[in-house]
Amino acid sequence: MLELQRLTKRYRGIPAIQDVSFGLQAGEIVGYLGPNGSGKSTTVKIITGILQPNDGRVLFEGKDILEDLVGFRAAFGYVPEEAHVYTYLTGLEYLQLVGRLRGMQERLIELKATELLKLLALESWRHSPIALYSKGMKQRVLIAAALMHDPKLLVFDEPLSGLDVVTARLFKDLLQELAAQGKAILYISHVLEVVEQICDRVIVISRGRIVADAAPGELTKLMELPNLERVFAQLVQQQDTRAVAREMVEVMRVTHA
Ligand SMILES: Nc1ncnc2c1ncn2[C@@H]1O[C@H](COP(=O)(O)OP(=O)(O)OP(=O)(O)O)[C@@H](O)[C@H]1O
Repeated sequence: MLELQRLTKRYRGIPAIQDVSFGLQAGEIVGYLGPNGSGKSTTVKIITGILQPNDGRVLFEGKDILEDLVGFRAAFGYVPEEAHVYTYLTGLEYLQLVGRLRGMQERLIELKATELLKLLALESWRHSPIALYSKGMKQRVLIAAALMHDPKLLVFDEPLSGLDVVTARLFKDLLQELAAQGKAILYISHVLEVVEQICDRVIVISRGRIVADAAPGELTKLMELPNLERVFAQLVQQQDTRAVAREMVEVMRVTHA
């Protein structure tokens, strides 16, 4: 459904991502992992059409997304990591705005917004300004907003941040249900246990390059490691966190310069 072909993006000559290629099929949940600064957001910004690559292209159902960005966005739902929502709007008004921007019929907007807010336990808050919502409640509004127009492709950026245990479980079940309905899902997260549980495939990016693309089970077997966390640490050669933590505490405890 979605095909990234040899994407390269440079900021002032410095590559943020290089030669990034992967595909996403209908019904698939694919985890996109990488340490801070590895190029995940850059990749997502290119997929959303906000940013243009220096090289390479993104195909949706065989067509370059830049040829028909409006058509592509109609089939695309995105839940961003940070909630840049209009906080003076109420939850219901925000969903109405999103629905109108998507060109949906008023009656359909009303029905879907009301039902989704109810299912996400926000019914009693629907007439309150989003400014009063907690982080998790804002996150739930964003999830509802991404589902309103029944997109074929969904990108979730760190979706569990701020969600309580029950909502996080609901969200995981929702992802599986969406995949079962044939949606293609790209799931960006640092929570490796969750990625291991729900993703069919995991793509690891390090310093702008893809270093792995396989099922979580295959990765752990191939690298003879017990879990995805160890695979990830090995692939991206992360620092010795214990040693750094010890040094930080030592610096903290210095009393004389
Ligand atoms: N607008 C920009 N101008 C210059 N450099 C940038 C810009 N945006 C990102 N970069 C650089 O590109 C690289 C990739 O950044 P990106 O934000 O894509 O990483 P990320 O994997 O999303 O990180 P994080 O997990 O911290 O969100 C980093 O080295 C970053 O400093």
